Amino acid sequence: MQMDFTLTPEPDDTSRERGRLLFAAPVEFLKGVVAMAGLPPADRIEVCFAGRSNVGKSSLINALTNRKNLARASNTPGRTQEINYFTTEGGPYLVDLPGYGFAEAPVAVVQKWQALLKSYLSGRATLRRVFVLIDARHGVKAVDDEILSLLDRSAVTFQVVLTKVDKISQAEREKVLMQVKGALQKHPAAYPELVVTSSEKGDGIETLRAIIAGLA
Ligand SMILES: Nc1nc2c(ncn2[C@@H]2O[C@H](COP(=O)(O)OP(=O)(O)OP(=O)(O)O)[C@@H](O)[C@H]2O)c(=O)[nH]1
Repeated sequence: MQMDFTLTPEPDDTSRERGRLLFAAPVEFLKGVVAMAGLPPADRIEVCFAGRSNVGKSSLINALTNRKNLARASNTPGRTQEINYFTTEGGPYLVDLPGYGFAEAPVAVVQKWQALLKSYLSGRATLRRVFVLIDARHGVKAVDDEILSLLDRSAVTFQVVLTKVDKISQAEREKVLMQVKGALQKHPAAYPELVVTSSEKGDGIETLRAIIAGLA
């Protein structure tokens, strides 16, 4: 059966305000986790952010949280292998997963990351949604597809967030959306609405805030 993927509609005033309020309060770094035993108590829901190295994940988290340098943009892609937890006031944990798919990362590092990711995704009952970031210039790559399959197997809903949309034309945007929608057809855990963002220009940031506030 064909799934009908669409863009997330603009939030209504109430949802927008909820999103604004959630992120008006300071978001703080809680801890970096390298093993399941280090996860904070599962006392609230959480959402996490995943994506290939350099997809613009740190920039997106910084834009969402109105902070310049909350999520440290790592200079050595693939090096930071921690799951970083951030707290919102009265809302979910924001969880920043290490970037994947960096070709030059040592095999041992990749394997360790995959093992931790698997345990995290299948073992965290409070994980409500995974935002999978996809670079609007590149669309869904094989390495993204592997992660999406892992999410399918873990039965965790994921929502695709296109990043850096300011870098492409309207025509390219239509093209990449087609590619992404096609790639998502075989992923039952995909949420049917996509979000198109630019951390640089602010596109989609309020929408994403409203989505996160709506899950809380
Ligand atoms: N034009 C444009 N550039 C962006 C945008 N978001 C991120 N970038 C740039 O893309 C590069 C990577 O962004 P980061 O936010 O560091 O990416 P990351 O996914 O956190 O990277 P890793 O730490 O390697 O996992 C940086 O040079 C950013 O300035 C965007 O919305 N528009």
